[in-house]
Amino acid sequence: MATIYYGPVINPQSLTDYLALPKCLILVSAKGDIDRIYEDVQSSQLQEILAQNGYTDHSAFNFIESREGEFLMPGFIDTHTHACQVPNLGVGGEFELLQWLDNYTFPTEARFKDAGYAERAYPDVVRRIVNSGTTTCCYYGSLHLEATKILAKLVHDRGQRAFVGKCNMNRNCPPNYIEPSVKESIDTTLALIKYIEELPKTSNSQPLVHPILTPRFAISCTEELLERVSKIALENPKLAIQTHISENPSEVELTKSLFNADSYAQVYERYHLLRNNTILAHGVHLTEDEMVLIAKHGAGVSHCPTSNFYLSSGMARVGMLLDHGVKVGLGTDVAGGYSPSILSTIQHASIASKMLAIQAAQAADKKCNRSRDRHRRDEEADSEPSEPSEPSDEVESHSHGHHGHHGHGHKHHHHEDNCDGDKKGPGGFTNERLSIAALLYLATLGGAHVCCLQDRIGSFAEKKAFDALLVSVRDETGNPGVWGYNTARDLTDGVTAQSADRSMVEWLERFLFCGDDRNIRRVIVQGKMIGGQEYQH
Ligand SMILES: O=c1[nH]c(=O)c2nc[nH]c2[nH]1
Repeated sequence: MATIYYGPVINPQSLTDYLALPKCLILVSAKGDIDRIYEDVQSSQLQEILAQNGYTDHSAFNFIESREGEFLMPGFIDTHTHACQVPNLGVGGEFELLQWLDNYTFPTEARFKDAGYAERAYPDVVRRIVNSGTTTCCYYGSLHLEATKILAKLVHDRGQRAFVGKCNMNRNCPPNYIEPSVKESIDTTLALIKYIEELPKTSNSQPLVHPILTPRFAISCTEELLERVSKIALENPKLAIQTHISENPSEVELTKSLFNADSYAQVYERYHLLRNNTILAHGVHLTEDEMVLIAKHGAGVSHCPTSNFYLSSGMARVGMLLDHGVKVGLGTDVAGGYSPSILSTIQHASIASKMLAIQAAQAADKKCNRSRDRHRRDEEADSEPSEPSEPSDEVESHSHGHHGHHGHGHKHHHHEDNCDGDKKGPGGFTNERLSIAALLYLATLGGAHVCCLQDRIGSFAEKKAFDALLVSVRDETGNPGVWGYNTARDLTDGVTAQSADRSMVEWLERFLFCGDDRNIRRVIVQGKMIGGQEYQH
């Protein structure tokens, strides 16, 4: 049955713009695609517009009208998470990546050898991720075929849009959690691809769940294994690829030495694993040359700031990636990340961008002061007998610059040019805070681009799938962190005391920064409710 939605809608447009439409009408077909969008419809016009579109018999369609304090927005796209690490949420954060893998992650993933455990654990995993508002998810399973089939089937049956892959890993892993041979790794990979491709299609005969090649990371794959994965990739250009890149300094060094390569990205390029449907998780320590290489191949980066903070990996230079033309989406990276919700990722992406902006401003200040001091000393030296000068730390300043700490934040817009504090890329994102529009974009349309699904999802547009969240920031949701919409409390003389309560822009911000699953009434994929507070299990 078709469904008609009427009320406030948030619609991402670009990194700098989104629409907040208080009276939007969206007509969704029985197949779950968006037929028509009317951006501004007064309630007095409703019947006429519905009739024009053939909706006269009210028993033949659902009509859902949002109330004040509620809005529709596109569903979140999680471009990187590990389903088999959900049991580890919130533990192990005292380690850095390589020790964390050995001490926490590999032992937990090893349990999925037991298909019975996968049967018991994965339903909880999928339920939590769906109820967090993730309508599309890029899942890493463990290295096990059976467990990963169970995951794919559960995701499919639930109706979530997803990519599901099993890890390829045949070295630098513990004896009880390693693939015994290249052949086994490749055979099980091909078997999973076939299994997923044969799952029934959706109502519009397109698949919701896609297979994805998942060479875990370069360190865990021998050259022979990467060659064989590469062969599968070359034979299947539409097959997506996911892996990790440049998350942690020790990981970067080990990768370069194992593969005798100048850079991490070069290793993946060598094996033809950089292409437009490749998702590279983390990218914290990418050099600008690697960013250029990644952009040249059209690959995307999954920004995982919760994990990057939790495992002390660092802060990815998202603004610089964007300025280099790299596609960027967000990833929860459970359980390097300790939350299955993209809302947490949004909050940490915001904080990371502010930290980078602050550091850049401080570096620019320092450099500016030094150049002013030097100038003053030169002037004094001209007028006085010469003194030994202090050693210059220009070199230190440059190496900071290499790590993206050039430039400055907003408060330094008036710096003089000779302080070199204004190094920004063409898009102006380098070293700048991510705006609400940018955060929203990364969590939705940016993620869709990373998944090469931008023609289907990520925003509301005619002919796209209706993948959406019905959000509520009304007080009755029970989330104490949200100062919710409540006319009984805030209405004075016929208007809300805080006009903020009526502003959709602020509803959105409150949700992004203070919301949780209590604020998500419905999670909708391809027009069908698959989760949220109103979902009947
Ligand atoms: O955050 C991460 N989580 C993982 O499971 C992993 N494996 C390789 N590199 C990784 N990074």
